[in-house]
Amino acid sequence: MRSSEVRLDRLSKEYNHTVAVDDVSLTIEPGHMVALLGPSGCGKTTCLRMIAGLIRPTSGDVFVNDKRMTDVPVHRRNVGMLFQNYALFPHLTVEENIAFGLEMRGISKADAAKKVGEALSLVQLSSFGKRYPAQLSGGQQQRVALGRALVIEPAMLLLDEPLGALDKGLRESMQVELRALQRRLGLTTVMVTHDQDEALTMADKIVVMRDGKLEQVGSATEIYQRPSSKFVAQFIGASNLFQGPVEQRNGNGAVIRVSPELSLQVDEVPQSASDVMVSIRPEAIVVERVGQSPASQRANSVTALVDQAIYRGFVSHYYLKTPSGGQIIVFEQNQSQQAGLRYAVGEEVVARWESPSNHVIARH
Ligand SMILES: Nc1ncnc2c1ncn2[C@@H]1O[C@H](COP(=O)(O)OP(=O)(O)OP(=O)(O)O)[C@@H](O)[C@H]1O
Repeated sequence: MRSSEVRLDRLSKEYNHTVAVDDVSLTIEPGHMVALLGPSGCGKTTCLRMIAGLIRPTSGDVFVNDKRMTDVPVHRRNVGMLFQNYALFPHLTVEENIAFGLEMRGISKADAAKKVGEALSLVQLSSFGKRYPAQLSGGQQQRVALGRALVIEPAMLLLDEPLGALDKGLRESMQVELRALQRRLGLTTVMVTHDQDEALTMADKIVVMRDGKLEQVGSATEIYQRPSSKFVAQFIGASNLFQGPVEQRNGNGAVIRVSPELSLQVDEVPQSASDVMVSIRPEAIVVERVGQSPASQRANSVTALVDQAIYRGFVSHYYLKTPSGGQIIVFEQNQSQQAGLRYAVGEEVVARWESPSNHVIARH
């Protein structure tokens, strides 16, 4: 299988007065798995369909290995596609379903049989070739659809919510399986999902979209640890967001005044910034009983009341209320011998964290 570089150059799509995709430029490296992630209606599917050739862009181009594909019809693009609704032919066996795309391409019966055998083995269904779709589980049917997408030896694989119809457990194991297969084949893949966990699990690169535009592009770690906007900080995982004026500068950093009881020490603040937004992930915050906390820590520390406490097995979630009414969310990992929650609703606690956990959000 070949690895292709896919490049979107100022791609836009308008429907009447709706701009579905707005001036999107993106390079997908050969062999990479990229996830287009974003809320409903942000333009993910439209983008994917333009790469496939199912929708013609209003402006801009799609290049594959530097070859302009914009005018090439879908059946000549050599893309493997897998959708949530995998639409197998019910009256054809697994083998016949997989062979279907090959027959359309005029491949001889002997060659087709060999390729179908290889595809069945790739998706671990070698002994299921003679069955009909109705005799398979949902996960097995989805693997047949994957086999059908791979049998044509595509230059790239396009996935639109491919695991959306599967229940949680199966979905998670298929995520790992699909990712392993994609890596093994080195197949350039673009996947649409609105599920952040799926994107974090599977993608080399995550493309967060909003209102038809790219909001942020980066690895899972970059997107999670250094969200570039308030939208990304809130869309990927949970975040505590605070905002306030620069109270005092110290070197490259500054003290940010959030409320009378809470100030933040931020290690790097742009010189021009006067009002700063900061995000702190809930797992970066430590909760302690009043009196246990080091009295010397002034910044990044606040006394608060436990407003809600939720035990979730390996983790507990605490929702704290600060004296001025602000909310702080804390995720605390539970120890194996721990007997339930460590803090009760109504208890007074101290929440504190280290300065490197304060991440400045460039775009509010
Ligand atoms: N054929 C169409 N005619 C008119 N508007 C359309 C058409 N297809 C999509 N749109 C609009 O374009 C925007 C982007 O749609 P798109 O399907 O790409 O979003 P999405 O991010 O994939 O959403 P979802 O997660 O709900 O599938 C939406 O506002 C949608 O209503």
